[in-house]
Amino acid sequence: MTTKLTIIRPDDWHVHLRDGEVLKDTVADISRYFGRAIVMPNLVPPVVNAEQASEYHARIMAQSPRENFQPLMVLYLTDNTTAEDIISAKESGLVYAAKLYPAGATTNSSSGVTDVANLEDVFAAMQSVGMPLLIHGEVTKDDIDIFDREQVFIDTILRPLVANYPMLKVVLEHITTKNAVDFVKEASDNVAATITVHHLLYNRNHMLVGGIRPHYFCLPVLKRNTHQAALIEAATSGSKKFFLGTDSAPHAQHAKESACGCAGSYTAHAAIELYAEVFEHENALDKLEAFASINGPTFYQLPINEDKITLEKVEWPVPATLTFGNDVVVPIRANETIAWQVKD
Ligand SMILES: NC(=O)N[C@@H](CC(=O)O)C(=O)O
Ligand SMILES: [Zn+2]
Ligand SMILES: [Zn+2]
Repeated sequence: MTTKLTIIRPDDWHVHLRDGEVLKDTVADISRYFGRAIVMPNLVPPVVNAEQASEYHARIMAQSPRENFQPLMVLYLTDNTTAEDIISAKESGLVYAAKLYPAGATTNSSSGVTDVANLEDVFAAMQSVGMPLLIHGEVTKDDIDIFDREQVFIDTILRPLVANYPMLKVVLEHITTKNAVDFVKEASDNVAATITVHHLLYNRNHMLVGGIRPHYFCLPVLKRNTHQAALIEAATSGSKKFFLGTDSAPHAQHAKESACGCAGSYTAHAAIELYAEVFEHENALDKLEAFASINGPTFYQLPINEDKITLEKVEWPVPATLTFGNDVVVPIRANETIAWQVKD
């Protein structure tokens, strides 16, 4: 039995650090062992240009306990984003991608894009400067069932988009269905996907059987176990098209445990340790390094980290809550244990 695992330092290709007084807590967790993190721009108001990205970058670095932690900034696309916004973001050297939130699809997406047809110049500019397009892939129409929204997005929006911009690098974020796995596998090498650890560990029964568990509620929502199995197969397959993106998305305990609870699960306190559990369960610990540390930078055409981290099979307890600014957040595995731990 493997009890110790050394891998190249991993990166998180999708995380929400939020802003203000909670930054010290989210940045401490994400920088504990991750080298870099793609930082989602869905603040209120969102990060829509290079100047705002640079200011947000400075606020994050001011809280980073590790000087060599590198936040990779992302622009939030709106109906008003221009090709010039993309070009100056690229020139800033701090912005590594732009994010498409269909308006209304998820937390803080009200300024998102109402119709991708409005962004033809923007996608063309991204394609020509080599800036990846990151996508929250769900349609928002009232008559589309929430469990079908990813699949309908792929068929109606994503397939034509990828066909129209064949050289555009596209990351379908936090995929949740076998349909998404199959789409990404069959697409060109310019199309990849991130997979969260909660979508690998859980399916909708975990959220709904025996009582509703709001800390498992995130978007896209957990699907049935056959989809979970397809995600596990993809993540542990060694395919370079799939890589680690936690989508760690904290909301204060009171905002989750509510009659109308927010979407988002917090995993930044223990992400690589939780992924290690999944890979060990699949007998695929030898594939964890590619998923966590190699496939992401390769897709983004960035260097692979030079140093390493070591995980040990040491069980540790997760507290009931963690400090979240002046509030608390309930992390995934609260009051339970985790089997692996990163050694300092
Ligand atoms: N995943 C979520 O359920 N929530 C994210 C937004 C997102 O990534 O869609 C958040 O910002 O809270
Ligand atoms: Zn999302
Ligand atoms: Zn997210």
